[in-house]
Amino acid sequence: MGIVEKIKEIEPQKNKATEYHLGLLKAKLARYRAQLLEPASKSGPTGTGFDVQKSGDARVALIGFPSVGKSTLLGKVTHTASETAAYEFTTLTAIPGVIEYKGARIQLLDLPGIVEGASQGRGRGRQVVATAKTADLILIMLDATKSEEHRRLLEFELDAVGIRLNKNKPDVVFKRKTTGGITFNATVKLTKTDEKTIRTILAGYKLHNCDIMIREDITTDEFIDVLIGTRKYLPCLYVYNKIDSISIEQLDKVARQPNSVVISCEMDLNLDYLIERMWDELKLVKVYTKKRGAHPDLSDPVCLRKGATIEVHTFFVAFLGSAINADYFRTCATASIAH
Ligand SMILES: Nc1nc2c(ncn2[C@@H]2O[C@H](COP(=O)(O)OP(=O)(O)OP(=O)(O)O)[C@@H](O)[C@H]2O)c(=O)[nH]1
Ligand SMILES: [K+]
Ligand SMILES: [Mg+2]
Repeated sequence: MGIVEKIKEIEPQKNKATEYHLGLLKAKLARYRAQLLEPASKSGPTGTGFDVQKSGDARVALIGFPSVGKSTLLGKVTHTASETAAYEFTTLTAIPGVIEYKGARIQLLDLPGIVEGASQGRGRGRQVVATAKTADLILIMLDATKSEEHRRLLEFELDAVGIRLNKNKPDVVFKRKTTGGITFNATVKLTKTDEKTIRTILAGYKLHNCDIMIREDITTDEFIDVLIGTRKYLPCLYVYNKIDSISIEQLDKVARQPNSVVISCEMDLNLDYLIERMWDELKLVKVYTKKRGAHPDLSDPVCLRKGATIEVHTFFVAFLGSAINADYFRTCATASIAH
């Protein structure tokens, strides 16, 4: 039986299951989905993304249904042109452009439109969602004149490839060991899952020796995420385009949703604000470098993600106010930022 069939067999069982049994089914499902996304050993669609070199200080991926205006946006905010047209699937590959803002170079990736089932390997969808995983920020682009359902469908497709939007990594310490059995600890009361469920899931994954310390009231799904370990926790903005074609009442409604930005590419509405919000979400900070005895070079800042740790070699310990070369600093910083 193929993996897709196995998943189809489990899905209906989920409705009838008890909370405990449900946890086990979910663990099984997560395992099958993970297998589905592994690159196929034979021919067939692979789980890898488009081969576009990362460049600049951060990467932003445009994800959306066909014809929502992704390529139009790229053309408006970067110097790169990507073909736009009124028909669906105009864009067939990844097209990178660069947004220059406050001294940062942000790579914006225009991608083909995706449809429902993208994560299951339909069309180019799988390649698109795999590319989304390589981004530092996701823009879910929506057509403001179309159904609200699209937002949930896109979230579902990204979730299926292990992308968690606007969520923090669960506060769980999980350490594999070779002997010693399972040590289970929770520092908070667990109301959405329990030790028995977790132990059974561990057995399902043949994990008989590990340390677990749970420091947050997590769900069973979040625990599975920790076990699988390859989840990506990414910020996301929901960009509603074509607001030139909706009523003020509709506009008011979409603009009030969390993490939403409303724009019109055609009428150049709110595009500067969108870039400002992208900058905020990316948490970029500028670092100015200076040479001994000279004023800092304000024209050439190094951009870093907030929270990035910089390994400053002992050689550079006194770098504040001492001689430092911007390019060297950039190399050190880039090498030590964990994505
Ligand atoms: N009314 C209106 N139309 C727009 C706006 N932005 C883009 N369009 C139109 O929407 C259509 C699709 O635009 P594209 O940029 O090709 O859309 P896309 O999302 O890249 O589409 P695919 O590459 O096929 O996935 C074109 O006819 C655009 O002119 C807008 O702000 N308002
Ligand atoms: K199009
Ligand atoms: Mg396009």
